[in-house]
Amino acid sequence: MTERKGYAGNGLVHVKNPHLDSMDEDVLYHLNLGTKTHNLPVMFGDVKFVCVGGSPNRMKAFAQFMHKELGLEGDGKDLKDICAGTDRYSMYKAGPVLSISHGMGVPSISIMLHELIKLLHHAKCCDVTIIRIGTSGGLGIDPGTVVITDIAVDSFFKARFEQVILDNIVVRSTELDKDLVEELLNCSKEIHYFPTLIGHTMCTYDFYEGQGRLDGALCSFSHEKKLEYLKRAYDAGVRNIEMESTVFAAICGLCGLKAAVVCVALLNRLEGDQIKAPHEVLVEYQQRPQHLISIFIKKRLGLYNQMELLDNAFFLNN
Ligand SMILES: O=P(O)(O)O[C@@H]1C[C@H](O)[C@@H](CO)O1
Ligand SMILES: O=c1cc[nH]c(=O)[nH]1
Repeated sequence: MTERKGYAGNGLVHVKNPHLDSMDEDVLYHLNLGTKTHNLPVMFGDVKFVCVGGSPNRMKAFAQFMHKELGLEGDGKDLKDICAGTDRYSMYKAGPVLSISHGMGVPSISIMLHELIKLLHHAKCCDVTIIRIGTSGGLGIDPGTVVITDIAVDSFFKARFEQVILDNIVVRSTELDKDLVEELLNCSKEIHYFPTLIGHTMCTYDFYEGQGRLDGALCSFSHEKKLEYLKRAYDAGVRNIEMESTVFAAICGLCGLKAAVVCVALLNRLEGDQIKAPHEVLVEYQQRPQHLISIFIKKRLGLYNQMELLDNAFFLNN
């Protein structure tokens, strides 16, 4: 069975679950939020941009950075973790920007997305764009390159996500918003200190064997087999590998959210498996998608101008 996406056309986030209407309360357990305990429309009704990424610290840093970039009042350093009552995920809000961690891998981001999308629905959010800002292993590209995903593919290079529901496999489309991809590529032209390109992103269920690494605790294939597989992936258009893009594209697409995936490559997987760049270099790489998305958000809000070129130089030096 294949499921197709469909936008409601009214900009609202739509949940596709008839059971929700008959529940008198919805507890978003892993976010430590709920419809009876929190006034979700007041807390989140103005959200227009949701950025997600694996690491809680990265998502806190991004919220603080956006707080400063949007010129919001007060010290962004004081931003509170809205999900502080749970240690599953972290969530920060800077004006219309919500920044949330999702942990590693498909099951972790999937749980977060179910609860996040219900939150946006209960809060009556409208015209929300959601972007995953992550790290990845590059394929045939220099470390530090930022990849904007045009198609999220599985380990067989197919644009699909297979969800097991009861004892059925439901195949979901992993199509992403094409206009958003172009808009992001245009924004990247404002940044000159790292390359950005569009490519397919392969999503795997594991970091080691699943990504063809030779350095896990288990490995049953040769160096030659690994390279043959990765080169086939490259020839199929894959430019980076990570662990969340297919389910992210599938769930967001079904719920009417315009979604994008923007990940920096930490290494070139055709040259090795271990991530050996120094800590400071990896921290700076992780800021690259954040920088690109800050330009995108400011442009969307009409807050971006030529003076930003100076700010970009400042960002680079700090
Ligand atoms: O957003 P992050 O940097 O967590 O994305 C990738 C995919 C996995 O979650 C993790 C593996 O190191 O990094
Ligand atoms: O190689 C890599 C690096 C980061 N994240 C991944 O999933 N793979």
